[in-house]
Amino acid sequence: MPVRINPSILSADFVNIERDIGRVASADFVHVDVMDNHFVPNLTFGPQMVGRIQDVSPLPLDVHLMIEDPDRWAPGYAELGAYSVTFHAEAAADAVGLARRLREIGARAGIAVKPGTAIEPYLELLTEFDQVLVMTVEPGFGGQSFIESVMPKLTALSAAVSTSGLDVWLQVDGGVDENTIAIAAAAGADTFVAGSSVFNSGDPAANIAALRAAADLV
Ligand SMILES: O=C(CO)[C@H](O)[C@H](O)COP(=O)(O)O
Ligand SMILES: [Fe+2]
Repeated sequence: MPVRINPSILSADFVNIERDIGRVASADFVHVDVMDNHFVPNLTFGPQMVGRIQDVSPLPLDVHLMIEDPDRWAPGYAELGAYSVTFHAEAAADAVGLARRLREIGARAGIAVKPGTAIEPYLELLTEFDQVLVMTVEPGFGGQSFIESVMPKLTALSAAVSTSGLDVWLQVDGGVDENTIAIAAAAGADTFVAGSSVFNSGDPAANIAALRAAADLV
């Protein structure tokens, strides 16, 4: 199984983002959390900042939009060159239409669900998305504990992806560390976002290697 490790720069030093991205160059993608203080009670940055991160990053960007009205704003992130743009199912007016627009622009289209949002409606729509992000914390903040009770959503997604034969990546985000990554991998996740467990202690490159090894064991 391919394992993708996407460090979240929510846990980076915001005045040294370029330096901190350099420290995670052994990862697969840089996960960029855009928060608007409306969809979630926190505020990070918008397209101008993400555009600069795109300019300096040696890794492609995996943009996670925790914003209201993604139908209006998400295409702009695809236009600035993000590799993948993931918007929340709870916020989109026309999730399928938006995903099609993102693909037309050239980005991978992702849909995210909060812990309390059912996955069943999206199992029928897998042809429309390149990745599905199952939140394992309530979106908004780094450093929270992994919610294991959402794992059945990954099991259901994994079965649906296998049946369909599609190459849809299954991502988890929130509370992913050396222990919880194995739980998520066993449930079917292949793409792992990690903020605090990569940046907050020790050496980020060693932390990435440890996460990769723990997911690979599954
Ligand atoms: O989307 C997010 C929060 O809404 C972040 O990507 C996530 O929290 C990563 O941080 P950590 O690994 O510390 O939980
Ligand atoms: Fe995220």
